[in-house]
Amino acid sequence: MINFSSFYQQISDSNLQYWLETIPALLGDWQRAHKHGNLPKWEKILNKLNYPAPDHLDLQNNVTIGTGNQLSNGEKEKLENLLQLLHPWRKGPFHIHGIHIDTEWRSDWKWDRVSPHISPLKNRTVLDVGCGSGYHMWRMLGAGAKRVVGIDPSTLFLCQFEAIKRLTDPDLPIHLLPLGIQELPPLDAFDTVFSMGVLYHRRSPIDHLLQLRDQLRTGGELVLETLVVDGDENTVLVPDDRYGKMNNVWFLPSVKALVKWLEKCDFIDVRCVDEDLTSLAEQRRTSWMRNESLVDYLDPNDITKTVEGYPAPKRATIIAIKNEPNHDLV
Ligand SMILES: Nc1ncnc2c1ncn2[C@@H]1O[C@H](C[S@+](CC[C@H]([NH3+])C(=O)[O-])CC(=O)[O-])[C@@H](O)[C@H]1O
Repeated sequence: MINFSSFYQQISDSNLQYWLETIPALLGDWQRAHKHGNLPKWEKILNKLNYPAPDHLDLQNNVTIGTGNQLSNGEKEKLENLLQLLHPWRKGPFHIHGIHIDTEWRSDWKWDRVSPHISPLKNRTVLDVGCGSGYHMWRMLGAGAKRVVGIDPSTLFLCQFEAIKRLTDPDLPIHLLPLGIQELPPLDAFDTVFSMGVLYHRRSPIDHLLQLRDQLRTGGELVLETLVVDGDENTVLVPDDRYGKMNNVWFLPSVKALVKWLEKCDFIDVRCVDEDLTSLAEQRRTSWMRNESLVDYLDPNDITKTVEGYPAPKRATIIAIKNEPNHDLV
């Protein structure tokens, strides 16, 4: 069973230690709820990932684990087959012992757009909300973060993350907790909090911003990346039903509206550092993600629109600073 004891041990003398009062009970509930279903099957795969410590690790330029020289061709084939059993792989790419996990998303492109604008992560304690399988968490560690915690409710993403961690070094200060942001007690402790690709999945976007703020220390930095639409500070798209075939999209604000929301939540130095239309090269079907992808979500006669007729996905990255200690905004 995936257990979180090394996380508890590692944070016990850090400023995250207050979580020990609440998180173990939440994760205990999670473990009980997932005793059946897919988790036991995926854990069997994880238990087969017994490989030597890698002879090479690059987390700075990409995520590369091992040169590929440590395993025979047969061993590589076996490892590739095991990793394929954790299909679909959405966020990456990962290079593991010479195996290229060509994921649906070129998440490295997002990192290249975001990372030049943020405060250096060296020695910072970082939270990645909605971290998926953890691709950006590895890059955050590669950028020198002291500790990286990711949260994401998806059990498959947790198992993919655990697979990569077992093939790297299980003692590294990087942890994924299968929780939603709304479950986290306020901590007032992280130096940087990332929320990338999550805001539009939340039914209450202002509460999401406040929950992110609650995790930051005063003066800490929020890195918010989300889908936006063109328009003024009062423009927000609320799709009638689906957006790009997704049934869990609620609010797509303009950049100006988002800046206003952040300022209303008492963030300061709010600035948009990047806007980008998602290209068909960034999100696509591959042999590691064989389901529908962006091309199937867009109007085949006009790729500037989704199949529902809404503007095609455009993403913005906004950076903001927490101004004051936690307090309730009334
Ligand atoms: N309440 C919640 N709390 C935390 N996570 C959640 C919640 N609801 C959904 N998620 C998770 O948020 C992630 C959104 S993907 C972004 C991945 C990465 N950040 C990326 O930027 O590539 C969207 C995208 O592809 O853009 C999924 O992994 C959900 O399980």
